[in-house]
Amino acid sequence: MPIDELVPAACAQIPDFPQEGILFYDVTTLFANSVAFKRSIDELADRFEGTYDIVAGVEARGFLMAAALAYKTGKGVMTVRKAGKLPRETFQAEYTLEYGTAAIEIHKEDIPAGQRVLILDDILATGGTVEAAISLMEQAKLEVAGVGFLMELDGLGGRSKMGDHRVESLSLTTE
Ligand SMILES: O=P(O)(O)OC[C@H]1O[C@H](OP(=O)(O)OP(=O)(O)O)[C@H](O)[C@@H]1O
Ligand SMILES: Nc1ncnc2[nH]cnc12
Repeated sequence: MPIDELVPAACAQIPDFPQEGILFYDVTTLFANSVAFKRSIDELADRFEGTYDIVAGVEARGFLMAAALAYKTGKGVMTVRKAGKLPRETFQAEYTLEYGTAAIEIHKEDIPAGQRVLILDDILATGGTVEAAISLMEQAKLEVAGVGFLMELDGLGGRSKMGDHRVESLSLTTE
């Protein structure tokens, strides 16, 4: 099965979660599926081969993807965390989601300026989360090598918030 069909087929779809009107794509079923998980990580590794020095995962689901890809390609992982979790000085960016508002953070000065960062998250919806993650990388003077997703929800305008950055989504799904 092609990857753009495998990814949505491997995700459970839950109507009206976490609130009415949202069709929630649950990637935990994809992560638990050894074939779909491996094919997804291998595909992202192929698409971004040779373009980055470190992989950033956005809490929480992006962590699993970033760890797997970084391990496969011999890179380190940067954790982009929800606000209030990191113990040292941070850069912070706020954003709005399909279902609420939030803020994310990275530690200051952990990664040398100029490193090329590949940002991974499971879903591109409104784009607010990864737009904020990109702003964190800019605050830290890191270069965004690209952004990678398992799924892009079409019609929510997320891609327009990615600026000129390279965006790779393994599948495109209509909400
Ligand atoms: O493109 P956006 O509209 O910003 O939405 C996408 C984000 O929403 C989900 O995370 P969520 O904030 O639900 O957190 P979780 O991964 O910790 O469950 C998803 O994992 C993405 O990070
Ligand atoms: N519809 C959706 N399903 C899963 N995660 C999401 N994050 C934002 N929108 C989402």
